[in-house]
Amino acid sequence: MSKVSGNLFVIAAPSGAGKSSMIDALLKRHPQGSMQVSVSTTTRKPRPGEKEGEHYFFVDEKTFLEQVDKGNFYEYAKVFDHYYGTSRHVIEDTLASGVDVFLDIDWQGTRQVKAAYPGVHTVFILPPSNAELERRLRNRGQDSEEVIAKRMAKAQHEMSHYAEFSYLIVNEDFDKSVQQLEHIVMSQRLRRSKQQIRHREILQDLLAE
Ligand SMILES: Nc1nc2c(ncn2[C@@H]2O[C@H](COP(=O)(O)OP(=O)(O)O)[C@@H](O)[C@H]2O)c(=O)[nH]1
Ligand SMILES: Nc1ncnc2c1ncn2[C@@H]1O[C@H](COP(=O)(O)OP(=O)(O)O)[C@@H](O)[C@H]1O
Repeated sequence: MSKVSGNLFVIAAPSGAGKSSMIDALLKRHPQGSMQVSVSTTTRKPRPGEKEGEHYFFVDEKTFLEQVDKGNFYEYAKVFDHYYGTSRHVIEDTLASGVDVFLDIDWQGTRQVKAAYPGVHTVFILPPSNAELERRLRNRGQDSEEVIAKRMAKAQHEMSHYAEFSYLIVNEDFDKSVQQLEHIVMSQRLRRSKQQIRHREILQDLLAE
């Protein structure tokens, strides 16, 4: 009987709502490697402190579009004037090895993943208010005022897609939000392994007859 495959989760949010911090905190609580974030490929320039292969694979537009033509992306989209894409083989190999995979992608990519993989679990993270979202973007200290204004405008559009997601988390109290995310991930894992055990029992009976 084949190994239980991992679950696929999309974790989306308007920029600055806290999804990267929440995913990092969740991974720290599960250091044994049972869950992993997919590292996307992007044409945007690295921010200070961002590392190749850890935060993103940074490529130029020509290289990105060549990879699109080769069918290397599970999904891809243009967000804030730059391309972003999820590597197909990373997703497929990681799930097959039994590890849960988190995709930190936008609503456009989420639509593509839902079409390709109907079993995906989709989570949308909301800030408690627009004022708090702006405060977090500013406190992060990584973007210019012009970029912050652009992200705030884009956030309205991103949030208008909330109903396309199966779970919503309002990230007000950080620890509580991480707990909610953990609950979603762990309950899906339990559900999948119970389902697999049941399938095994049925198959054993069927094949023994
Ligand atoms: N569709 C898609 N969106 C992505 C991917 N990687 C990142 N994004 C989204 O692109 C947007 C901008 O990401 P980024 O430039 O890192 O800014 P941040 O959200 O402020 O950290 C976010 O909404 C991400 O979720 C990807 O592989 N595919
Ligand atoms: N619940 C929270 N309360 C206060 N600040 C938060 C909370 N969650 C995240 N932050 C802060 O908000 C900023 C944006 O978070 P980040 O994880 O980078 O967002 P995203 O990945 O969604 O763009 C960071 O400085 C982070 O420490």
